[in-house]
Amino acid sequence: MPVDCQVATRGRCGSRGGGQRARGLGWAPFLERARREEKRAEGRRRCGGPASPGGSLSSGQRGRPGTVAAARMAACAEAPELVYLVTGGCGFLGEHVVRMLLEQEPRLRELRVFDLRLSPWLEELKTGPVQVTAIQGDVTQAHEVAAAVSGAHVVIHTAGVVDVFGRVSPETIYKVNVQGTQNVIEACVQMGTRFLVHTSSMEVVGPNIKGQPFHRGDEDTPYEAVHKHPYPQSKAQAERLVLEANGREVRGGLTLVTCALRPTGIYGEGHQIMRDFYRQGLRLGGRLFRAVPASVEHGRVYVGNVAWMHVLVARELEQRAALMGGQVYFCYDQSPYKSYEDFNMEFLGPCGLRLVGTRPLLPHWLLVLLTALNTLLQWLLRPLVLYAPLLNPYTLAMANTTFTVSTNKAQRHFGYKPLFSWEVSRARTILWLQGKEGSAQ
Ligand SMILES: NC(=O)C1=CN([C@@H]2O[C@H](COP(=O)(O)OP(=O)(O)OC[C@H]3O[C@@H](n4cnc5c(N)ncnc54)[C@H](O)[C@@H]3O)[C@@H](O)[C@H]2O)C=CC1
Ligand SMILES: C[C@@H](CO)CCC[C@@H](C)[C@H]1CC[C@H]2[C@@H]3[C@H](O)CC4=CC(=O)CC[C@]4(C)[C@H]3CC[C@]12C
Repeated sequence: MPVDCQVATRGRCGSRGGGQRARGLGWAPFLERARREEKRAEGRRRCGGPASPGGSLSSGQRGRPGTVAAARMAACAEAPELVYLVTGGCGFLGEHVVRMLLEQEPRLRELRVFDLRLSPWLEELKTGPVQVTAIQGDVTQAHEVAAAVSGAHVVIHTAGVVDVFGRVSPETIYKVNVQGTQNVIEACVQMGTRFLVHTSSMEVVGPNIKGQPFHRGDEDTPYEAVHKHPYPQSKAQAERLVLEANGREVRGGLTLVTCALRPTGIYGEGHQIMRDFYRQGLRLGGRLFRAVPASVEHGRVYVGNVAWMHVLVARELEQRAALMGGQVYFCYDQSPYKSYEDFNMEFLGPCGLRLVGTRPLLPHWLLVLLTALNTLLQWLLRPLVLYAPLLNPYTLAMANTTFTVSTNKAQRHFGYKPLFSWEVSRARTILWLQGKEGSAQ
């Protein structure tokens, strides 16, 4: 069980993991094949080639997928004109959105990356054809947000505090996630920016405090969404603000078009919690111990596909404003439905770790007791040190409650298909964990 202390640092860039190689089971040829497949896909994804395997229906060519490549070529030939702003652009998801935009949005002239902490990898992006502007700023400061939004055509708002471990105070979570989102909305209105894509979360729906399962649900599945924890509460409030803002008049007299994307648990290159589990497994001699039943399914989605959905939504929002404005979309792909721990083993296994036990090794009541102990310790130690273990009453409840999504709303509304297959998503994540990926993520 992960009951050790999780250090509250980010360390996203340049990690080289534990460097263990894939053991047995013929993983090397598989990874090599996946790497080749990915290289080919990379080539196709570049401007002028059809986005494989999903592809999007580019503006003006909707409903005629056969002409997508030609449309991309045409878009590339035109002078790029659009200014995008990505808040939280240096975060785990934000970095993927930024890189995906540079790869996949041929109409991009300037990309503004706004974050509390700017990452060094931004420098290397500044040498490309698109103007990349790094803006160090705080979403809780309305004037900083307004300055960054001024002149932008589209805002992708991913910035937020992601904390279910008690590292950050509820006040700060509220200030950043709710007040920060309100500032982004007001800045769009004041500055005449019409298109706002907001990163919400599955957590605005559930799991709820009753621990009721959400099994293969979609955006219309009835579910009692009741939260007590500051993170889901703040995300739910922020999402509501964004959806209510749809249709507001912006400066210049046109209307604001907003929508919200709800990723399930995101994984992929840069996923800090996955790396924490990996390091913990290494410390425990290559083993992790099962704590939740294998039958509890948890929705997961690859970060590259979540980023791709953001890019597609942003691209399609203008042409399909009537359909997409004010809508929510779960983020999904072909990642398998599994328990949180079994899913992690898809990556940690090839890195040499083993999950011990086919059933939870400790009885549930003992785990509940441990979470209570962790909560007490966190409180007692707070004046001295930040004790923020992965296991607390909330995370145990999350891990123990089925929450899976099955929907095609994003495909129906804006032609989304996952850009990365499950095999490629898995291979990329494994390579990153093993420290073999060249990227700084
Ligand atoms: N990680 C996950 O599994 C999921 C994340 N999400 C949402 O996706 C978004 C991104 O999450 P991650 O990339 O995982 O988190 P992250 O912590 O890696 O990225 C968030 C970014 O926002 C920035 N930020 C925080 N406070 C800020 C402020 N006051 N002003 C400006 N920037 C600020 C951080 O510096 C960071 O770069 C969040 O809105 C989160 O709620 C939704 C579903 C699942
Ligand atoms: C009981 C432990 C035994 O190994 C496992 C504990 C796992 C937890 C740390 C995770 C289980 C579910 C995760 C959350 C879920 O994926 C949904 C999320 C959505 C978000 O918007 C942010 C991240 C998270 C809250 C995610 C955080 C980690 C878990 C609680």
